[in-house]
Amino acid sequence: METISENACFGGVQGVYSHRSESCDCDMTFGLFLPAEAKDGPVPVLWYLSGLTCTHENAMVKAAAQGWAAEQGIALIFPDTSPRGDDIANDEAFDLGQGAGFYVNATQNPWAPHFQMYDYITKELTDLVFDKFPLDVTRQAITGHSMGGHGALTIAMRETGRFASVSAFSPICNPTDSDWGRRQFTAYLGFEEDEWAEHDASLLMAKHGFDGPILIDTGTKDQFLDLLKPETLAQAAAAKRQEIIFRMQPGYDHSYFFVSTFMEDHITFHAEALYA
Ligand SMILES: N[C@@H](CCC(=O)N[C@@H](CS)C(=O)NCC(=O)O)C(=O)O
Repeated sequence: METISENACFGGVQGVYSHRSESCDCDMTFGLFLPAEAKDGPVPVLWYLSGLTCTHENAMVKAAAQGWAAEQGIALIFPDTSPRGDDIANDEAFDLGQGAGFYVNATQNPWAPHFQMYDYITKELTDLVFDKFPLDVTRQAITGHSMGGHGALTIAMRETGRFASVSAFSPICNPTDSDWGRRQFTAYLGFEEDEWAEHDASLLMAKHGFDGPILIDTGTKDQFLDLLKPETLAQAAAAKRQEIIFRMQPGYDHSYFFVSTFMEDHITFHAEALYA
């Protein structure tokens, strides 16, 4: 692992690190915020999964998360959204290929050799950060934005018992029935739609639900509402009688101005679960 940068931030440290990833077969970069409390021992962790076109950097500089995380003594992990490199498959569209890994393990060529983002996040990066930094493996929560909200919800529901809480900002809620999903799942996973269900938050909600609290915020002026389908997840959660706070925020769009506005609520929500 190589340290790219470390900057003092809200009494803690905002670092950027790169490492060779076996699952993605390329170098990967991630951001990690450690609060001051990490000097004295392991701290709880909030994973933040980013959306389409993002690197590790977007949320790190635009989500206004570090100050609230410092107040709660929580670390933040900002992974990248895909493998990257000139010799790695890509697509001209912004919503497929590099910057758009959709948090799945691709089985189809040309994506399969590198696009293994589910394993990268849930196994490889997990092992690395808990090995190298003072993080408490027993206290983890997860959040994300848009494609990253889809990643947070699906990973939380599949990795049973790992996360105390999950939240999402404008998540893609029903990708198997959306143009933000069907095209990408066909490319990464193939035409067998049964394989897609394990990566659809609404279908996972109907099947498993989540054993813990969920918080979801989406803006009423989100320009991608028809692709996100929050109503499908809301219906599935109601049918499951899932513990959930589901909010449509009047006037807000899809941008980081929206994400940063509600970041305090999300970090406070996760802190309650992590310190329960
Ligand atoms: N505006 C983008 C659409 C993609 C988009 O809005 N991406 C969101 C996540 S789905 C994002 O976080 N963009 C990066 C940023 O705002 O910093 C485009 O058309 O290329």
